[in-house]
This record gives sequence, C-alpha cells and structure tokens, in this order.
Amino acid sequence: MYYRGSAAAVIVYDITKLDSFQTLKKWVKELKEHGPEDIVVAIAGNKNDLGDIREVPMKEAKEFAESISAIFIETSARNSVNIEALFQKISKQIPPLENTEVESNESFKLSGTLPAPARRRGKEEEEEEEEKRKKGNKRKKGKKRKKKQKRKKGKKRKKTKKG
Ligand SMILES: Nc1nc2c(ncn2[C@@H]2O[C@H](COP(=O)(O)OP(=O)(O)OP(=O)(O)O)[C@@H](O)[C@H]2O)c(=O)[nH]1
Repeated sequence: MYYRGSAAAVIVYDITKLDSFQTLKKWVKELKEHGPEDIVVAIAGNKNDLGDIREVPMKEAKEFAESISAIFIETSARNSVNIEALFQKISKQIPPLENTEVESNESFKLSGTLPAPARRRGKEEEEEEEEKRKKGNKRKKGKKRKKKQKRKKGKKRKKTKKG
C-alpha cells in the first residue's frame, strides 16, 4: 500500500461479503500503524443495491467506523449511489492546503475547527516538482530553438532561389 503524503484513504468492502469486511479491518490496522497520523479515513460499504443478499449489517459497519473516527457510507458503484457524497464528506474533512501555511489567513482559522489538519508538502516532493518544472522549461526552450533554426533555413532557401 502506498500512502506517503496522502490526505485521505477510502477503504471499500462489499456488503454482500463478510470476508471483505474482515479484510477491511486489517487494512485499517495497517493504515493506523504505518499511515500518516492525520489521514482522513473513509469506509465505504459497496454494492448496497444488493441489500437482499447482504452479509454485513449496516449498523455493525457504522459502529466500527465510529470507533475509529472514520467516515462511513454505503455506496453502489453500479448505480452511482453515494459516490459523490463520499468524496464530499472526505473533502469537508480536509482543510485547504495553502491555508495551513499562512496562519493569519481567515480561512485557516475556519479550517482549524476541522478534525484533520492538511498535510504539508514534504521537501522531497517540492524538490521533485521543481526538477520537473526545470525539465519542462528546458524542453520548451529546445523546441523554440529548433523552430527558430527551421525558420532561418527556410528564409535562406527562399533567398537562394530568388538569387
Ligand atoms: N451489484 C453491484 N456490483 C458491483 C458494484 N461495484 C462493482 N460491482 C461488480 O463487482 C465485480 C468486481 O468489481 P471490481 O470493480 O472488479 O472490484 P474489485 O474490488 O476488483 O473486486 P474483486 O475482483 O471481486 O475483488 C464486478 O463484476 C463489478 O461489476 C456495485 O455497486 N453493485
């Protein structure tokens, strides 16, 4: 599982398979032990369109989610039920990134009441981005140079034709 720098994790189980709920508990344990401290965790009980063959009672899953302060929602990926709601719930718990850097900012004060502070970008990530930006600029400059050279060559050819 790769979660370095993650602000949120969605762990999905299948409401028609008790096994998947047990597996979910293992993932939660793993995340609590090795994941970022302030990560927002959401538990999604998928396939809620198959309520007639349900194996995981909603109450049980909800109570488990509450016990670990996780978001809980039942979804149906097939029928597009509660997918947007799931991400909205998550986004409400993740404060805006920029505002965590500026303490005097008004919206930071508002987000201060939210349970999970947004992650700060690690130095490594910033360096990686800077590197990419530089590489991108170099490539652009290279392309520009080639275009210029082509244009020059074109002009020369025209001149020699006329002359
Ligand atoms: N009825 C129903 N079926 C779903 C839903 N979501 C996914 N499925 C079906 O469940 C099967 C597995 O879906 P995948 O998207 O492959 O999910 P997965 O996590 O890789 O599932 P597994 O391979 O079973 O571990 C597919 O046949 C999907 O069509 C849902 O909300 N309702």
